Amino acid sequence: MNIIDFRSDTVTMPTEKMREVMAGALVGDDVYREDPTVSALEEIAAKRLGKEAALFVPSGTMGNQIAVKTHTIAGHEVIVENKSHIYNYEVGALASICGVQAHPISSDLGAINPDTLREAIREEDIHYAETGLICLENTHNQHGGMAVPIENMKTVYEIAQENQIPIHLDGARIFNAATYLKTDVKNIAEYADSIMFCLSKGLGAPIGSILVGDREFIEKARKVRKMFGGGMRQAGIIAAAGIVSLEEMIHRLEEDHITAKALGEGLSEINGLKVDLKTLQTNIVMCDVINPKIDTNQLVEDLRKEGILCATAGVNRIRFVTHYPIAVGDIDYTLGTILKVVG
Ligand SMILES: Cc1ncc(COP(=O)(O)O)c(CN[C@H](C(=O)O)[C@H](C)O)c1O
Repeated sequence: MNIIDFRSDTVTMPTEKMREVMAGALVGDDVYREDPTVSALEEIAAKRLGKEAALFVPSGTMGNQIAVKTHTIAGHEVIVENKSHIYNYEVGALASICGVQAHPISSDLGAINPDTLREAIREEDIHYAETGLICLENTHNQHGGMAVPIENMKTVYEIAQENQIPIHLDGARIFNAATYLKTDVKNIAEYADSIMFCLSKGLGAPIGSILVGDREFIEKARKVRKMFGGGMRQAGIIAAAGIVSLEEMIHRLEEDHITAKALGEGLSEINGLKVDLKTLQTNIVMCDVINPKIDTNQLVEDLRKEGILCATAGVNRIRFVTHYPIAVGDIDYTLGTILKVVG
């Protein structure tokens, strides 16, 4: 059976090129800063995002939490967007590991309203926690992979600077945002003090993310990573794949956006399903099941039996994520299968 896995772009498998370079990677003990391949990856990543330094981390979650821990002190309040990954999908690490209080605010599809942000920033008062950090997400996963406009990020950054509060960007899919916005990723990264981005999603690496920022921040973050148990030894073996990601996989993200659009348009033609094509910008398709006779969980299970893997994303909603190597031909097969199952 033909299996097409839309559950997430985290399921991407390493390319043959990645496997080749992994096998031959030059390695050393990265805790002693002696792994030449990790150092090369960090240098490429920092340059690519226009920041002074970078840190290779095992996962996006760890990258986000290292950033929070590095920017804040226990008891700080961190402003987060209420549907963000950092607030909803990192197992309460903001509290349990970083010792900070989350202050969730709403957004317009990931874009933060300036007045909402100003209201959320704590003024000086003996009763109040201090706002220690503002966290953004671009593209925004639960808002269907929406790319937050750069104008909005600039406005938010200016408010943060007025209040001497740093911004961390969860840029797990920042290259998808840059692709959609048709801009260099540096033009997004300039409006955040630290950025985490994933090599292991649409960029296809088997493992890893990168945290970038100024040199002083990254040196502190490196120590926090060690405290978290994230210090790695001959990690050049996995970093080598990350270099291939940055050198060869960014340009093809547009293909994932094209296949997502084709899937979304096809799904919106199927009775009982609804896709808001206005919010379909990148590689995530949020499909609402609007026929009350269709049980969403049963539909996901029925599709699994037909080799189409996807996942629920809240009540009566299914998320499909396109990624390498899903191609347009797979979309036609997928739509035909869904039509058959939905009936
Ligand atoms: C915006 C964002 N930031 C961070 C992460 C965490 O990355 P990892 O810890 O999985 O490497 C994810 C992963 N997202 C995964 C997915 O979408 O399937 C799951 C939900 O964790 C993410 O979407």
